[in-house]
Amino acid sequence: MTTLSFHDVSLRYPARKGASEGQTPLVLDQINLSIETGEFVVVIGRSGSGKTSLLNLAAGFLPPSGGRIAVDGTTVSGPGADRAVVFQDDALYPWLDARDNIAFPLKLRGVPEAVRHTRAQELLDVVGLTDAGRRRISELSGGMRQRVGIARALASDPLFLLLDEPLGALDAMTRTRMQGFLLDVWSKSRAGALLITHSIDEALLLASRVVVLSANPGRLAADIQTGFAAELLGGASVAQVKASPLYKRMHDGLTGLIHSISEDTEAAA
Ligand SMILES: Nc1ncnc2c1ncn2[C@@H]1O[C@H](COP(=O)(O)OP(=O)(O)OP(=O)(O)O)[C@@H](O)[C@H]1O
Repeated sequence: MTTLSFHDVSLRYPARKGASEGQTPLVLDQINLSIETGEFVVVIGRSGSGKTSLLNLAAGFLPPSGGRIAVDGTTVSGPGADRAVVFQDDALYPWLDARDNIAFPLKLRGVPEAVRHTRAQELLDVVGLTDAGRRRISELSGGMRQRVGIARALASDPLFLLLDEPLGALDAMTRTRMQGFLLDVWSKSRAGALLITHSIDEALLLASRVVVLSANPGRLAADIQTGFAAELLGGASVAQVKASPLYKRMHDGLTGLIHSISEDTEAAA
């Protein structure tokens, strides 16, 4: 088991050139959070609470202003193949076909062409795009593109998948289908997942833990174990899970919590 951990992490973005003197606002404050391989942690919080910033810190795209982020005790000092990122806008290379997009991280690592094509085809199979490898990105639907993005992230066998609203741009039906797909792919990968979403349903259906961020500055307001994803992986349907009294209670509880945090923040502003 490997752990991705935040130790007393804080973040301020640097002041823009020409901005007046003084510190920029604190975006994240005293974040202590650990994610283990095999766990699916979903971060939820109102807009501007620092969710994407948190994910960018984990990815090594940003250095923390205070504290430290580590993978099994080794400080994260930049991006690494152990942590793969999937964004909302799939960020694929339009001049490459689906197979070569998926194989791209392997090409960067110098993996021979034949080996990377074999691995890319395996991943196309995993994400249900067996026959789409030679199709250009512009010929794929939104859901198919996100699956290519997820397959590309899996290509380097990461320890952690960092998912920034990967399903946010999809229509409701495709999104529901993709949630099931993501859960399935993740459970087979045994990676740790850190996913950001605005959707309480998505959080409850995918997470083994839901983390709630307050805003201004972003602090951990709650860290809640959930078991609905395990029920789905065990064969329950989304409708069955959502109909349970516990699901409704947790949904109401999270809605109330996020609402009350927003009111507190507005009152303090
Ligand atoms: N590159 C940046 N430079 C300066 N400030 C930034 C930068 N990126 C984000 N911020 C600020 O940091 C705060 C947190 O932003 P962030 O995007 O992390 O929040 P979020 O919870 O992901 O928001 P949303 O749900 O709307 O995507 C916001 O006040 C935002 O304006």
